[in-house]
Amino acid sequence: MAHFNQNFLDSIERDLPSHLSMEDFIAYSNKPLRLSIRVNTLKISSDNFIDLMTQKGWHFDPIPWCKDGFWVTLNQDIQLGNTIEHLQGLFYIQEASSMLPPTALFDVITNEGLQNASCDNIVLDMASAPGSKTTQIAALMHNQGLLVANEYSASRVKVLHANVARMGVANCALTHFDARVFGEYMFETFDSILLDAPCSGEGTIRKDPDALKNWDNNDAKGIVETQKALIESAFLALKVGGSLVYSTCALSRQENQDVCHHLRTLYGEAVEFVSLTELFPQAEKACTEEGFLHVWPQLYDSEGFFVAKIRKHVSVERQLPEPRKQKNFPFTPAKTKQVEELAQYFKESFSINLPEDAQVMVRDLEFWLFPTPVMPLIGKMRFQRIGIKLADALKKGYKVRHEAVLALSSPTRFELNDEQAKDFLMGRDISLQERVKPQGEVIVSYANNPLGVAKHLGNKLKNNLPRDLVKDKIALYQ
Ligand SMILES: C[S@@+](CC[C@H](N)C(=O)[O-])C[C@H]1O[C@@H](n2cnc3c(N)ncnc32)[C@H](O)[C@@H]1O
Repeated sequence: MAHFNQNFLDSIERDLPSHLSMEDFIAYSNKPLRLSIRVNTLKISSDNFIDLMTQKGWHFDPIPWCKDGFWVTLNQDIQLGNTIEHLQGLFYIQEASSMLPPTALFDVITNEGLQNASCDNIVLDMASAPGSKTTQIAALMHNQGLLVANEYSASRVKVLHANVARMGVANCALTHFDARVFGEYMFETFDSILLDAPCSGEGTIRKDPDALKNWDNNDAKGIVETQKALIESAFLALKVGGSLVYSTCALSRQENQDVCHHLRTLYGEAVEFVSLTELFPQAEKACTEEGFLHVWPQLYDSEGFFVAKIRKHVSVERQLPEPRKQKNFPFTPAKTKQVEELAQYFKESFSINLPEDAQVMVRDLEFWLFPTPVMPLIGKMRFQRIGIKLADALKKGYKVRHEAVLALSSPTRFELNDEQAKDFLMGRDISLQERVKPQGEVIVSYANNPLGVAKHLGNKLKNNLPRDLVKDKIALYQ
């Protein structure tokens, strides 16, 4: 049972539109959330995923605003986060309304052909961790272009990276800043920006019944100042003609509409509020007079959410001079011969063709694959991690990296059954029934999707899963 206090209820009553009732708001806030997931189309199509999981007792109901999002019901009690398919990155457990902001961001571009435009699209996700929307955006970009994913909290950057790697994202560069700096360091650089702002989180009451126990209107004041500073920074970092989506899981006007109006007050006609009335069937039920989506829990039986889309019409004045370029970047482009040798190794060992539209970079003995559009941004700000690490050079040959195998698709795999896949993810070696000729490094897979790399020794597969990914529990379907 959710814990509300009277201050909170009074504030909701003030902001709730007249066609919605307080009784419904309270009733839905007390209802458990429906389980929802998003299929990771970087690894599997939604149709194939549905086929695969229907056999395991899943039932799918489409989420109207996300073509790869589904409410799911399972016919057994299983910890989804510990299933093999989850660890393989075939899906992300994501609340349905949290799938709205990326859909809103890319809607227009999709209609006009994102596939063509995406090769040099540069997108910023300003507050990214744990990465549900980052990985959704990467899938919408088909792993092309550049996605800069920023997160201020150091511990959350680690979680963000783990999710980006698990989902096979290759077009991402991670940064770790207070996102107020983007307007200065990356002035008018990005085609699209998502600001999924830190907020008081009132919309998440269905996940956490205690979230609002000590709610106080004054708590939001500091957050609102941050939200205003962040939206200003986002607008400065946005190219002319570009789109910005501002979202929160807060319910009050203060943290939502007022923050968007603050931007319009500052920049006037340069700011267009783009109506989201037609984003999906029945979107108008949630639309405010400005065309923002204000999702109350009872509207679509989901968490509460707010989404505003803003387009930038004209250039605005820079507030601070461009900072000096930073030097001492530790990577250099690989030489042609190095690229050829590495490409040959990937081709011969795993039948993987290295993408030609990305840049192979070297740091000491490490080989990385950077998304090409990041190159002009290097030196403008410090990146925590760019693209994917491909391989380490050894005295003789290379050693492939786990994240490369998860991000680059390969037609040749060594298929494991349920128990073997479980053992592999628990860090164990796998004995083979018959002794055969050793095959060296092989990609092991489950349901035809990669799990990682093993060394085929003839009578067993030696486990090469990175230690930090080894699990002590794997959930198998009965
Ligand atoms: C609502 S959460 C983001 C959720 C994320 N977009 C997702 O979909 O998984 C807001 C995030 O903003 C981060 N944050 C807080 N203050 C920030 C700031 N000044 N700059 C950048 N990120 C910030 C928080 O640590 C938190 O991870």
